[in-house]
Amino acid sequence: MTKAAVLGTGSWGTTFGMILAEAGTRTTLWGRRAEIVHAIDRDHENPDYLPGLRLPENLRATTDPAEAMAGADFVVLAVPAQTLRANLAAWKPFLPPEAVLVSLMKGIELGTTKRMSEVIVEVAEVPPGRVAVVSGPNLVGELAQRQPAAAVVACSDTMVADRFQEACHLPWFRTYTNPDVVGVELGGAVKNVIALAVGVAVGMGLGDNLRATLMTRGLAEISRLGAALGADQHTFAGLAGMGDLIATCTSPLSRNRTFGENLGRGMTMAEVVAATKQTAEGVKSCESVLDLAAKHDVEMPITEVVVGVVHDGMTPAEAAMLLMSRTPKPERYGV
Ligand SMILES: NC(=O)C1=CN([C@@H]2O[C@H](COP(=O)(O)OP(=O)(O)OC[C@H]3O[C@@H](n4cnc5c(N)ncnc54)[C@H](O)[C@@H]3O)[C@@H](O)[C@H]2O)C=CC1
Ligand SMILES: O=C(CO)COP(=O)(O)O
Repeated sequence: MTKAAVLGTGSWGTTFGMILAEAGTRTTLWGRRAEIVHAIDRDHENPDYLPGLRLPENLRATTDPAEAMAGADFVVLAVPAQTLRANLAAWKPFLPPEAVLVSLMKGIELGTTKRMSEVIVEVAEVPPGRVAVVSGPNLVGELAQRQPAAAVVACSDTMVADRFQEACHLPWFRTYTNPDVVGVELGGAVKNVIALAVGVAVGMGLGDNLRATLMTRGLAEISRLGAALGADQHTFAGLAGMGDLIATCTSPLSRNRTFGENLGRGMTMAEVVAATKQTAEGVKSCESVLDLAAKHDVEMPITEVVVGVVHDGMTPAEAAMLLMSRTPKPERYGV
């Protein structure tokens, strides 16, 4: 029987653990907080992150990373992106020698501007073909109710992608494989930044034309960065590109969009941070995305104003004015 460890008992780690367990994969979650781990293991619930959700009885949980990973074919990583490096360094001694590492995370590392799979290859010292990425329009609030959804399993080794696809495939959770790891990861990380921008616009009371414009021009930014990094442009028209962008930018369930909406309504950054209980990856990753773009000489004007509003005291009105007063140019440039 295939065995998986999921490291992280937040909303996505727990829900993905449920998906794996229901798909017939023997799954153990690792969490750092004993009370959550006990609630999952003993009472089959995670009241902090997923109140009301009944978890499968065969989904186990432990605070011991060695126990979680013992004999695992797949080690699934579901902690906040900026904590991955330190966590993985601590977990490295317990990684089974042949295990495939799977990233669920949607962020770019601050300082290094590395994608999550690059951090995994570097810290775990495994070849890229043993690292897979799962991404797509996967709002946990819906998946936890087992509402139908789809995602992409990306890995440069197509046989590894096929194996993981089988390990997490369910009648209500459909996965597609894709060898384009770069494109799939960029789609997931940058759409969070665009969702912040859309949220700000919604919070300001601006309308659907602007929302559609930000999403479309946001996709142009993702595509330009992807072209510079060697991604396959088709990926951005797929689930991990346009699909996730639509879900995150249009759903009130999105934490990134909600974060932006609160800023657009006039709340201060400190107030919004205090009101946000879960990880909104775009808040940190907007800076690393912009740094990555600068390294590759790629223009990302929406990302630039998101960094301005979130980190540099720019007002939402100034951000809107800056974007609308840019020099007129052809719709397609720089790709
Ligand atoms: N929730 C969602 O709808 C989706 C989330 N994702 C991605 O999955 C990743 C994880 O997000 P969520 O589970 O949603 O976040 P979350 O905020 O619900 O949970 C984060 C988990 O990480 C733990 N954690 C926080 N700091 C830590 C540290 N320093 N060391 C170890 N553990 C730590 C928390 O205790 C919690 O268990 C993010 O990159 C996110 O973008 C991807 C798809 C869907
Ligand atoms: O990645 C997600 C949906 O695919 C979740 O988006 P938020 O992190 O904005 O909630």
